[in-house]
Amino acid sequence: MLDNISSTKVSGGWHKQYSHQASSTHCAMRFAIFLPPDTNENNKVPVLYWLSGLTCNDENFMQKAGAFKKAAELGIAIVAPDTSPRGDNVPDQDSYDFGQGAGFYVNATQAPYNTHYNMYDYVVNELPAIISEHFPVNDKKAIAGHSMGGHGALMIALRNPKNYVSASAFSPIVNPINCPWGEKAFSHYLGDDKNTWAQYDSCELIKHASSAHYIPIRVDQGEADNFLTEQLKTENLFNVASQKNYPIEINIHPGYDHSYFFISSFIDQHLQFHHQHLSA
Ligand SMILES: N[C@@H](CCC(=O)N[C@@H](CS)C(=O)NCC(=O)O)C(=O)O
Repeated sequence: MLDNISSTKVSGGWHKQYSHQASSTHCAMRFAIFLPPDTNENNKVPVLYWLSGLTCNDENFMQKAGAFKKAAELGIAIVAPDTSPRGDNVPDQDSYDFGQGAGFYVNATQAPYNTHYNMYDYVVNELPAIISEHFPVNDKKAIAGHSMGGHGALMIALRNPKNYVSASAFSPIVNPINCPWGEKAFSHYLGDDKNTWAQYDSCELIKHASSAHYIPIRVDQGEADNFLTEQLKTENLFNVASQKNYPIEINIHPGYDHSYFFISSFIDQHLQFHHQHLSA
């Protein structure tokens, strides 16, 4: 059952928020959906899933990215889940980069996180099933995200290339097994065995990808992003993609930082990129 929290008309379509009891994360989860104008059973639309970054919930992208006009024009629904399980019973830590608001889109294997922190299953399986049951969408899906959500979008698309026609990311954490944010999150959620970490690392997944399952990927990165050198490591993605001839377009933008100002500057291009594949 879905509880409707809000419905707001925007760009001729609707922005709506919902809450529901999730079986993968064993807690109430909130998500937001944008439905473009004239979406109905006779006019089903494709869906772009958007995964947000550290500290975010379903609202940051919807309020700050400025995506609605273009998505309305192109006829694309956008679904933005929360970034972690939440609630009083959900284990947390007093830090912005771990725990609630920082689920890293993995299935945790370690206590006390393994009951609730199953964002991989939630995003890959549970949420798409809910969206197709309750909304007039077709079976075409693309996935995008920012920072931790950029890691989520690339990693999920690389592991499930048949589910998504295309993937894109702003400022993604491309090699979480080799950066402080990823090392902290993966050691708590997944334990010490680094072999299990690799299945959630985009660079590692590309290293082992078979060209029969390549999908088109676009990445945009601000050169003035404070997290670029220590956390994001776009260069590692460039190197591994070049070695494997993986079809990734990487655009570096002088002057732009890590914020939603950057995302809002290039979101139209990402929507256009996905539209090309969603409507093929
Ligand atoms: N200094 C930031 C670090 C976290 C951060 O930059 N979060 C990014 C994603 S990694 C974000 O989207 N923040 C929320 C926003 O800008 O709306 C904070 O504490 O919020």
